[in-house]
Amino acid sequence: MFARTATGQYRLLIHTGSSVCFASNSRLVTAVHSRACPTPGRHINLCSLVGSSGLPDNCRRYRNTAQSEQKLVLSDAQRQTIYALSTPPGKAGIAVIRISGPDALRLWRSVVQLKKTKQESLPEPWKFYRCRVVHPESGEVLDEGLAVYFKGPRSFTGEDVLELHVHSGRAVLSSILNALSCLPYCRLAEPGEFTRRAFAAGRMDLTQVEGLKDLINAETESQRKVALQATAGQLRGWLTQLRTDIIKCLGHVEALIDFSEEDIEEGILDDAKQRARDIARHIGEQLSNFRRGEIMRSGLQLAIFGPPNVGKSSLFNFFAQREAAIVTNVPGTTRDVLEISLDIGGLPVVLADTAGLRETEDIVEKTGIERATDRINTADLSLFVLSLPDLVNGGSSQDSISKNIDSILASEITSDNIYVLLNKRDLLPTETYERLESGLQKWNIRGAWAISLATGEGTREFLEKFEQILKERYGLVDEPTASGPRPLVSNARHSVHLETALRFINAFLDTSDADVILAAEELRYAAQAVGKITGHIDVDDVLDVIFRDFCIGK
Ligand SMILES: Nc1nc2c(ncn2[C@@H]2O[C@H](COP(=O)(O)OP(=O)(O)OP(=O)(O)O)[C@@H](O)[C@H]2O)c(=O)[nH]1
Ligand SMILES: [K+]
Ligand SMILES: [Mg+2]
Repeated sequence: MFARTATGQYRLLIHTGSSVCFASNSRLVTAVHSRACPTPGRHINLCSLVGSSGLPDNCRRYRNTAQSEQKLVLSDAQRQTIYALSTPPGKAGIAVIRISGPDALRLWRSVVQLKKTKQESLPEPWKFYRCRVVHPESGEVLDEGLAVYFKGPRSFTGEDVLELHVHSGRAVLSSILNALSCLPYCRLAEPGEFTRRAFAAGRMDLTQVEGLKDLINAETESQRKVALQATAGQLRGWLTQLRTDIIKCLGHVEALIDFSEEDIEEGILDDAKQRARDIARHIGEQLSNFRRGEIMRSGLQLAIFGPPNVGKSSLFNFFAQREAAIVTNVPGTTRDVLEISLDIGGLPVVLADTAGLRETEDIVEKTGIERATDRINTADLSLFVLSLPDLVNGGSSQDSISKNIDSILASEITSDNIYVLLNKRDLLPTETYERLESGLQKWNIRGAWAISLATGEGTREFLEKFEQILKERYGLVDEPTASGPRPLVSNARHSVHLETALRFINAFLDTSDADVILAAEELRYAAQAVGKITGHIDVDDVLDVIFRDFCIGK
């Protein structure tokens, strides 16, 4: 049967007696194309195409491919004992040199001289020993410190691991690393090689490896939280369960293929479809939280916008705590989009200052306004800055103020993602401000903080409230929030595969009950897509990319 999969590719499903094979052999597919012009979903006789030579070489057996997991095969170099400095080089109290591999204990005997215990006895694992670190050839004492032995497989890499805790100084470290390089059975580790071994030993899956990399690179609280969650295996747990559920569902469908219909209980396909609907719902929930997770991990896009001269660049400088943008009393000062990275309440934020929005014939300003509009449209959140004196606009009666605010706000404040900031409060007479303040309650607008960037009035309250809002919206507070629990998926690589899995599950739900073979195929692809996230499937092509950015010693 010639079938079309959810990704739009054509596949050839070959039904031979009770088992089913699957082929994507291009020669065969081309042959089918040119000879038979098959209709997708219709069975065709392959005997004439395959001939006596049987099925093509790369025509895989169809059953159970989803369950088979890819094992990494390590080369000799990958099995060798490795060592590296695991702390940053430089002057400090302590440096840790990590050693991992089959010859770790042999290395211990060559360079670790215990102070109290007899040299010949092997170290007890997971116990610190006071020791001298000596040169393996000359026996010269290079430093004094502590040594610990982690016995594989209960170690970071799953292999025997040693750690030498020595004094962190340039000469000490280079003498010890040089001494280790004299040993023929070990070599300096590549960047990320310890973690790569942990992955190869099954101590971590890919989501934990990525989490660990994020944890090392985390600069804000939110980045630390999502990274730690991944490192601790929460995502791994969820994905493992998801894949098991898909494979269970597949098992039911395969039972339908293997046994004739009268041997099978009724309703088995309906049951599988019900399970698949639940799976699809779970994936959908995580995907809808993805942007929130991505913000916690990679940063929130926050844009400042508003009419000219209201103090947008002054606000930008207030956040930056330096004169990052030009501020003048000339309307239309800012043209380009300016950006700075901030940490607001633990959340990484990319803040953008934009050109004031107004009708203009000036070509430069016009371009600036186009850029501003693009930025505002793509921002996750924006701060709409207005000038209080402009709102009051000469009139001080409650009516005229209301009318002004209504007309300005009505067109802009349609989205949940806009917060209003009213600036230049210092320019209003106190009684006008008080009248305005009571009126502000009735416009149901988010924010509406009245501040003065010139005098600093109200800025502290604004910052505190805004920080709190960000923390609640993006799950930085520990109790569950209105926006739901902390997102599990925060990495684009993961969301892409989850979307693929969801597409295949939906395709499975859409297949007609008569097409069991095709239905099973969709589920198999869904399981494979999930396996790609954890690294059970198609490991090689992503590994290099993921490990490339690790430092040496990790
Ligand atoms: N009195 C007073 N003046 C302010 C306040 N905030 C900003 N200004 C002044 O308002 C003028 C405009 O400020 P900017 O920060 O350049 O305003 P902007 O919105 O970036 O202006 P454009 O980039 O031209 O759209 C400057 O002269 C500021 O010093 C305030 O709170 N009170
Ligand atoms: K200005
Ligand atoms: Mg400006």
